[in-house]
Amino acid sequence: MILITGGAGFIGSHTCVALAACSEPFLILDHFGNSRRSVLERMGRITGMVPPCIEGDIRDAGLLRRIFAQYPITEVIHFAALKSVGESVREALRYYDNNIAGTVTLLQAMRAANVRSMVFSSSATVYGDPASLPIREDFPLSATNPYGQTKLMMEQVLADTSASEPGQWRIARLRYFNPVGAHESGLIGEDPQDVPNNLMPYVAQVAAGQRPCLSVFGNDYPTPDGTGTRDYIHVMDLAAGHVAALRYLRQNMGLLTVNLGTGRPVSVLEMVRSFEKASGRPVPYAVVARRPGDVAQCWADPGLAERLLGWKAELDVDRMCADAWRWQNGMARSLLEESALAAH
Ligand SMILES: NC(=O)c1ccc[n+]([C@@H]2O[C@H](COP(=O)([O-])OP(=O)(O)OC[C@H]3O[C@@H](n4cnc5c(N)ncnc54)[C@H](O)[C@@H]3O)[C@@H](O)[C@H]2O)c1
Ligand SMILES: O=c1ccn([C@@H]2O[C@H](COP(=O)(O)OP(=O)(O)O[C@H]3O[C@H](CO)[C@H](O)[C@H](O)[C@H]3O)[C@@H](O)[C@H]2O)c(=O)[nH]1
Repeated sequence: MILITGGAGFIGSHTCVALAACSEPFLILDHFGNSRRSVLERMGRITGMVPPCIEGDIRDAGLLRRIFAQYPITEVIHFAALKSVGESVREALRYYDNNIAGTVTLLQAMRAANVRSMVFSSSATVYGDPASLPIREDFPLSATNPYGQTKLMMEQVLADTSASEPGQWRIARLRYFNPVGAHESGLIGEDPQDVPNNLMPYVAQVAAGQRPCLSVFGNDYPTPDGTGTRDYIHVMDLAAGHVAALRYLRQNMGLLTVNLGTGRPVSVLEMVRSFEKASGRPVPYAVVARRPGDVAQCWADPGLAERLLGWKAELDVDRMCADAWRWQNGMARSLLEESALAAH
């Protein structure tokens, strides 16, 4: 059985659906700090069974001990983390505590239970401002904010843990590029609890009429249309990458580090046009100043993942927008209305 920390979140919920589709048993551990309990029932509508879930915190060593004692856990996929760059600058200690202390507590509990296999959510943010493109796994690493720093530090914790007991650990550090989109059912998707920081959920809310206008952060970058480019990857492709990593670890001992991206850069304006096409709605935008800390361009060389895992992203940006729109215009809208009603 696979323990999925943060399995109720955006990437975790889609990965659980992918695992259920290949009959892999799993157990979710999530404290719902950045997700809704109702996601479990919606996942159940897709898979035919509400997934088993324990509500709790990865920093709770006693709870982890009980979980490892009670369930036949053999592997862990570790999504649980705080992920907002801006918030991490204002609340640095909260980020270090949740992400670093949480991961160390989890690894200690795994070791005590003799479970030494983990798939870990890292991020392209560990490459900082890349000197050249596309980005390969052996490029220099750096961080420009506490969130990125926690990802770098957790990657180090995992490397040192692996090295401390040679031949015993199986660890995959998956560096995601920009996960977007939603499950094709429209029942689960990215569900920001606040004003979205990221491009795709913001564009989706503008298309849905929930926000008047997108601010495009700069059009004077050295890119074909002047706006920033990113490697957007469909969340179901990303989910499939986790299944592939899990299978790789079952056959291979040691530490694996791979990019999960498409290898194709997409600009802000290309994303806007694709979303307009998918939704049939206009996405009004205004160009404003660059966002501090943004890099001009970021995209992956996904070749290593293809060679080692036999995995490759399949879904294009039009499909990412179509699926995100189905989610936004249906379930996400009604969840938002429910929250607004509950707040009154
Ligand atoms: N979404 C992205 O753009 C992106 C990009 C690169 C890497 N990542 C990483 O992928 C992982 C998943 O991201 P996501 O987008 O699904 O985020 P998310 O916030 O939707 O999901 C994270 C889940 O973990 C839970 N959680 C957080 N701290 C916890 C704790 N201490 N104990 C128990 N549960 C806890 C939250 O309630 C949430 O359900 C994170 O580690 C994130 O840093 C995300
Ligand atoms: O309202 C917005 C939001 C974003 N953008 C632009 O859209 C592009 C993508 O921005 P996102 O915020 O969606 O994604 P980032 O690549 O900037 O950041 C994300 O991916 C990084 C990895 O590369 C880190 O993981 C980070 O935590 C995560 O938020 C950038 O050019 C950004 O300037 C806008 O123009 N307007």
